[in-house]
Amino acid sequence: MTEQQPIAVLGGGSFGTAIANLLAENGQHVQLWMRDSEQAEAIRVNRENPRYLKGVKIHPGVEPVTDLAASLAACEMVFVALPSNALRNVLQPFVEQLAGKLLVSLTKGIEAQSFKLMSQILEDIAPQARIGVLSGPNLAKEIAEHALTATVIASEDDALCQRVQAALHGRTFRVYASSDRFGVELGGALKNVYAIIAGMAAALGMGENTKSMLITRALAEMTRFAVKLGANPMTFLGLAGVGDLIVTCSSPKSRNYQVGFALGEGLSLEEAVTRLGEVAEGVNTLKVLKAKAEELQIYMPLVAGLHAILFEGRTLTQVIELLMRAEPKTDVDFIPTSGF
Ligand SMILES: NC(=O)C1=CN([C@@H]2O[C@H](COP(=O)(O)OP(=O)(O)OC[C@H]3O[C@@H](n4cnc5c(N)ncnc54)[C@H](OP(=O)(O)O)[C@@H]3O)[C@@H](O)[C@H]2O)C=CC1
Ligand SMILES: O=C(CO)COP(=O)(O)O
Repeated sequence: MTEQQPIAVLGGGSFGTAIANLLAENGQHVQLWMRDSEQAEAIRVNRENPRYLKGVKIHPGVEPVTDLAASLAACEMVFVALPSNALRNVLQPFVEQLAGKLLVSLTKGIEAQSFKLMSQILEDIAPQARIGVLSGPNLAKEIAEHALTATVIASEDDALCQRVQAALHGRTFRVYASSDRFGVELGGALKNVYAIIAGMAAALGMGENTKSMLITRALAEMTRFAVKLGANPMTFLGLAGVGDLIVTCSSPKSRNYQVGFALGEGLSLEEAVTRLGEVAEGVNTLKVLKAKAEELQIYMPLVAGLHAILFEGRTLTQVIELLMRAEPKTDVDFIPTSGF
């Protein structure tokens, strides 16, 4: 079923553009909002977004736009693919227009001062809106190239999940539903930190055993954290948990992995982020996660180790030594045996 009204996608970066294309391929008219009018005009004329998705043709059903108020007035369903540090400021002025809309966050980050996830910010700004989160192992470039892909739409609002499934589900893109919005969203935000570590390990030529240990212990850490905050640990066994962790920790296409790889090659954090020139949410997430883990006294040695390297002047060798010498632990100690 195609939506009668256009659908808005906010953010003309790699993920917004990839999702806009999918929606248009499914017969939807999409308004892809971006702040840069030159970029919008170039996409309109050339049907390509070379800065963020080089070589990918933009579907004729995608209309690049720059008037956010007009788009919000025209569209009931709105996908938000803005960086986490921009989302609140971009949407705050449109409180009234957002009432009653279906707002779906695609953004995988945590707000610095408040520790709020993006859908919680959407709730703050637009308490009258219907809110969901889309997350999963979803590298934008692969989606745009029609690699077979699955994702999760998570919301307490079943009807919203069904609307999003109807709009996005397609020949190369499967959309699963979940009612655990918090767990799905937390999984997407947390895994970015571990992708930085995985990229570093790859640059240092570490072996497959190391890679597997890192991913598995990362899953333990993020699940332990999420359970403490009240999420359902089972969500972390799904696409938005371990699924996204695997892809982001394994793929040189992940920007967080690329930042880690550059650090492993000896670049400073600033050099690594500048070389990337795109969003790597894991850097900011690391800072807020380390503080929160300390506040709640949650054991997160990988987060503490990466933080020590990036912000406390420790060397990688020192941190690896500390991690490997730490007191032995029980393997699966992060899923409570009752209560879920
Ligand atoms: N890329 C991916 O594979 C995936 C990304 N995500 C998530 O999606 C979110 C967006 O990432 P992605 O599309 O990849 O990012 P990109 O780096 O590819 O693009 C960022 C986009 O956001 C725009 N932007 C930045 N700041 C502002 C602002 N203050 N106001 C308006 N627009 C702004 C940029 O515009 P400009 O060019 O004008 O600076 C650009 O269009 C992130 O949270 C990411 O984790 C989720 C799944 C997959
Ligand atoms: O979230 C992603 C894949 O699911 C994209 O990861 P990066 O932001 O590291 O590219």
